[in-house]
Amino acid sequence: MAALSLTDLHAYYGKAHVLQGVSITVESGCVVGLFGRNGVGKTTLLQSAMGLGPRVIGGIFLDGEDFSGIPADHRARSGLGYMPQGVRVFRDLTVEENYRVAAYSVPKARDLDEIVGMVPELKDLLSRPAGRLSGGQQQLVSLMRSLATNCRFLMMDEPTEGLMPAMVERIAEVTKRLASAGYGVLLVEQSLLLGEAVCDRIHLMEKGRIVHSGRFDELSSSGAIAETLGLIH
Ligand SMILES: Nc1ncnc2c1ncn2[C@@H]1O[C@H](COP(=O)(O)OP(=O)(O)OP(=O)(O)O)[C@@H](O)[C@H]1O
Repeated sequence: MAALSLTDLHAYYGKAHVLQGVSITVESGCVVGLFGRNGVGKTTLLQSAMGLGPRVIGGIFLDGEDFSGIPADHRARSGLGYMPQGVRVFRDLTVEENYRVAAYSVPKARDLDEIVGMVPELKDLLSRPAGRLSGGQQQLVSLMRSLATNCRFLMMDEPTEGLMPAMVERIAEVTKRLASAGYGVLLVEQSLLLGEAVCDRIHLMEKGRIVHSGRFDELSSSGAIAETLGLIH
């Protein structure tokens, strides 16, 4: 069964028609990437699925449960996780305390040991203040906070923004591990490196519409990625 299914989504900020009929399906255990230039509506799509942000028309289903009109906190409790753009950690708290704050926000949190099993990079960081970690390590803490809410589907908005290539590779490994553990992942990215490394399928977006869909290698060799992202001069 499809984990996340977005059907014919339209989103409006006032009169601005920002999403114009977007449909995306992500199965459990799969990573689907969404790429496009700045301002085409990628973040708006994730926020719309989460029930944050603009006025939305269209279908939003998680494992068949209809989320249309359902508040964001209910969506989160029902298993939809969202890692917003930019690192969101409590800088003065330790990594473990960051986990606890997220865990207290839901009735049934995922066990810390289970999360460390999936993201072993966290093990040696637990007692360190989150604010003193590198950008990539903070991104893992941000991921830990999302996993603490016991989601089974994760939407990630540019998790590699500002990271060195070596750290992008670590994020790629972690994302693949999540998919192997059965998570569905919808990934908004600028990093083609990450897209190529982890995505089973990608969608290319222009002005609120999906203009190409397929495997990364197919859309790369056809020139669709370069054309949509403006990489051709
Ligand atoms: N809160 C808001 N109010 C009004 N317009 C908004 C709001 N947020 C975004 N927009 C507009 O909606 C459009 C899509 O923005 P969005 O942030 O979804 O794009 P994006 O593809 O995620 O871009 P980026 O890669 O820069 O994050 C843009 O034209 C943006 O200016």
